[in-house]
Amino acid sequence: MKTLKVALLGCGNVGAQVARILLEDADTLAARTGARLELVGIAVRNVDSPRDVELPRELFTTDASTLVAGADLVIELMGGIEPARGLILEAIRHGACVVTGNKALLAQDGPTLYEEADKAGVQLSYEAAVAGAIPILRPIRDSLSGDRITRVLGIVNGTTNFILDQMDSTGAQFADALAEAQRLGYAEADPTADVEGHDAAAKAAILAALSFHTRFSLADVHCEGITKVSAADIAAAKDAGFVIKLLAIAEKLTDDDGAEGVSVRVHPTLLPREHPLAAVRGAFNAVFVEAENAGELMFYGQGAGGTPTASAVLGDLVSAARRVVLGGPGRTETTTGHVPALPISASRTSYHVGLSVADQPGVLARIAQVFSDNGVSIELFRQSMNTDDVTAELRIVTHRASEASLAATVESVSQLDVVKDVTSVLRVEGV
Ligand SMILES: NC(=O)c1ccc[n+]([C@@H]2O[C@H](COP(=O)([O-])OP(=O)(O)OC[C@H]3O[C@@H](n4cnc5c(N)ncnc54)[C@H](O)[C@@H]3O)[C@@H](O)[C@H]2O)c1
Ligand SMILES: N[C@@H](CCO)C(=O)O
Ligand code: NA
Repeated sequence: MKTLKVALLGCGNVGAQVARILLEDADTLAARTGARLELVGIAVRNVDSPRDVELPRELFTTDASTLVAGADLVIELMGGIEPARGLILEAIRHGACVVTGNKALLAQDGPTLYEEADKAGVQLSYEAAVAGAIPILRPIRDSLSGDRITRVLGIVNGTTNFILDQMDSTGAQFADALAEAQRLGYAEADPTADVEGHDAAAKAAILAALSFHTRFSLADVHCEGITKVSAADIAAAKDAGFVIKLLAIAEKLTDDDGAEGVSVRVHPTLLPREHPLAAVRGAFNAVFVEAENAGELMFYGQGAGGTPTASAVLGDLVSAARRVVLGGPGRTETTTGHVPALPISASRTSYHVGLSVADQPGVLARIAQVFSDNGVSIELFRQSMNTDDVTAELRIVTHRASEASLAATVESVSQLDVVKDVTSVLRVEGV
């Protein structure tokens, strides 16, 4: 049986588990692959650092470049842009297939890597980069390649889903839910990448590119995090039958002239509590895909964690190794879609608008008139009296409207003398 040399770059949460599985399951992996996958070395910064998994000391090296040069298959799990990017390019250029989980690198400079992999005829796989263990990229790229995807809605960041779920189930404020997420080890000491939506935005760019056969990068993604979501927003949403989730959305839109474009965005979103994504609790991830022929599909599971994420890495490794054993061209994405990324002003969603208003005759009519003047149709309307007996809280859910019309509506409504405050403006999906 043929032996393929595997180089592992990085031995942190995910890398250590990948090394363990490669050693423990060597016979099974050989049977599935048709070649022995020999772990020839693990590149780390410090050979003597303590690790989660006990691994033979002779495997460790600080010379990543030499390790890459002698490998048939390279697994990059260092994270960050450099040296990961340079090492992946070195690997590709000498003909090795590469597996990575590095969404930050792919969202920033994926096109360079994909082009180099194409030129070299090697496979570059990255199932771990989006929603960890959940098989979602290969289903989109392979299983759905005979269909046309119209929309993808993903809960692709476990930390923010945990925080929003805590707020929803306990009434906690954002800061307290974040502290709990940090205490339990979901959120990092510096939670910026998660709570500001940057991690989800990188994953949105990758999902959009595969779904719409066009290269998108982070710059194409409109991104809003969850730091401004208040306990009051959650309570109002709950009251109206919604849950707030941070969604990564990629959808194809056609304008009035028939021109197609893709809206790629990440923002807190209201979902009806009966929507399948509303049932995704805690730190779990899920991706909801709508395709012309398949209809609605949902992929659910663990979006992070060393061992679950290692499962996705090993799946990619076996796939790449089979290709090396059997021959044939690298399995890459097609990029023949050529649909432009649309600005957020072109997106169309439903909105939830919260208003504090004076409780007097004619108020509802004047507010409804402003919505109507801007071409924004109202789907749902609720009013509750405040204890002061002179103001009321209005919650309005609109039909789909353009971001621009909604912004104009909110601006005009806020100018009405009877409107004390616009308490919230949140996007709604799934209605
Ligand atoms: N942890 C997860 O749950 C998860 C899920 C999906 C994807 N990912 C992605 O997988 C990758 C790895 O994540 P992780 O959680 O294992 O990270 P980690 O920080 O735990 O591990 C990174 C490892 O790479 C090593 N490293 C970093 N720079 C290096 C360098 N210059 N030379 C040699 N070694 C270097 C570090 O010493 C460490 O051992 C990242 O790209 C991450 O985004 C992680
Ligand atoms: N920080 C990410 C981990 C995997 O990308 C999350 O919370 O889901
Ligand atoms: Na995945």
